[in-house]
This record gives sequence, structure tokens and C-alpha cells, in this order.
Amino acid sequence: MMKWSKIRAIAFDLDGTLIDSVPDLAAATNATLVQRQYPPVTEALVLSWVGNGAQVLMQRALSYVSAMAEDDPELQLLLEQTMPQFMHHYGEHLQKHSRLYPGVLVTLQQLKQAGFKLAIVTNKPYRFTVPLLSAFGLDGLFCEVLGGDSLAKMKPDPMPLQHLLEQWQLDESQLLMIGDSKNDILAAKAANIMSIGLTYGYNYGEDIALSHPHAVCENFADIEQYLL
Ligand SMILES: O=C(O)COP(=O)(O)O
Ligand SMILES: [Mg+2]
Repeated sequence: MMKWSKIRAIAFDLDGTLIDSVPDLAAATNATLVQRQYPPVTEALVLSWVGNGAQVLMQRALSYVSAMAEDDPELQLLLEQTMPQFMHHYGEHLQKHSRLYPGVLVTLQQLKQAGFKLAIVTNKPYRFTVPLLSAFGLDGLFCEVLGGDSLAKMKPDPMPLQHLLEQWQLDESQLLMIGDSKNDILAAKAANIMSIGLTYGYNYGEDIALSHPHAVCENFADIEQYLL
């Protein structure tokens, strides 16, 4: 196997890549819906709504239970009123049922030890990202953590990746994006960097291979073959 020898830094997605967070996202979504007098939804439905940050998750949930279109102005108003409730509930649930995927901690430690600079580039709001990382003992591994609200634009926009390139003075060939969603692969392609797609996460029920990352891995530890 040829190593990708130019890579110096790696940007990791969080939800569906490092952490299986849907059980808590679903619990918070349902607590919010019930508070609003709507019926709760299945975890499988919530899983299919994850990928574009907390606000879009709630927008999709409210659209589903109210049968209003996602761009209906009335839904927008409802969403604005509901977001503080969701943020409260998710803050309460954060790590109750979420789990690290197998191999994540050891592989990240090995990559860091090998000298790679590691970053988190997630669409999850920053305020939840940092406590979640420390709850799983991952906080010391990353030199940069970017949430979905850290910059003006989130994935699939390349902005967070371009930010890393600039901040770390890296050439495009030196940064790798690893994630479970087409938003990760689209952001990488738009930033002109390499990417690896993971098959076990959340991608709206679609095969990540259809987004054409440079490699597809079934287990987190499988990324090592390109790097170590
Ligand atoms: O919060 C989301 O919707 C997705 O988060 P992620 O970018 O870490 O997968
Ligand atoms: Mg993800």
C-alpha cells in the first residue's frame, strides 16, 4: 500500500466519524418536540436529518411533525422559538448515550504521536463540541477545534478547511479530511484537498462512495494504512 506521504495535518469530522451521537441528538430532538406538543419521532428519522448542524436538524424535525415546508416562513418562526429549547435539551443529553466508535482513541493517539497535526471540523455547534471531546478524553489530541458556528460558513462550504490551510501555512496537498458525510467530502473537494469517507456514520442513508472520496474505509482504524 502506497502511503499518502505529503499529508501533514488531518481534519476530522465529529458526529458519525468519531462519536455515535445520534442517540442523544434523538433524545434532545424528542424532548423538544414533546415540549412543543408534537409527537416524538424515531431515532432512524433523526439519523437521516443529521449532517448540517443543530438548526437544520430541528428545521427538518419540525417540518416533519408539522407538515410545513422547510422554507415556510411560519416554520422559520417556529424554528426560531424552538432552537433555545433544543439547545437546552441537547446540553442536558450530550454524552448520556453517545459512544466513541471502535478504534478511535488509539488511532488518534498514534496519528498524533506520528507527528500529524489534528483538527476537528464539525457542523455541531462549538459550545457542545468541546465538552463532548473532553467527556471522551479526546480534548488533548487536537490543536484546533472548529464548530459549525465558529466561522461564517460550515461544511459543505470549504471555509473551515481553508481556515486550517491558512492558519497552519499548509499547501492543499498536505491536509486530509476524514468524515462520514457527503458534506465532508464536498468541503474537501471544494478546498482541493484529499478525503477519506467512512461507511458506518450518517449520510442521509446514502453510500459515501457515491461522493467519490479518495478512499473509503469501513472501520476508523483502517485510515492508518494510508498514513502510518
Ligand atoms: O451536527 C451535525 O449535523 C453534523 O456534525 P458533524 O459535522 O460532526 O458530522
Ligand atoms: Mg459527520
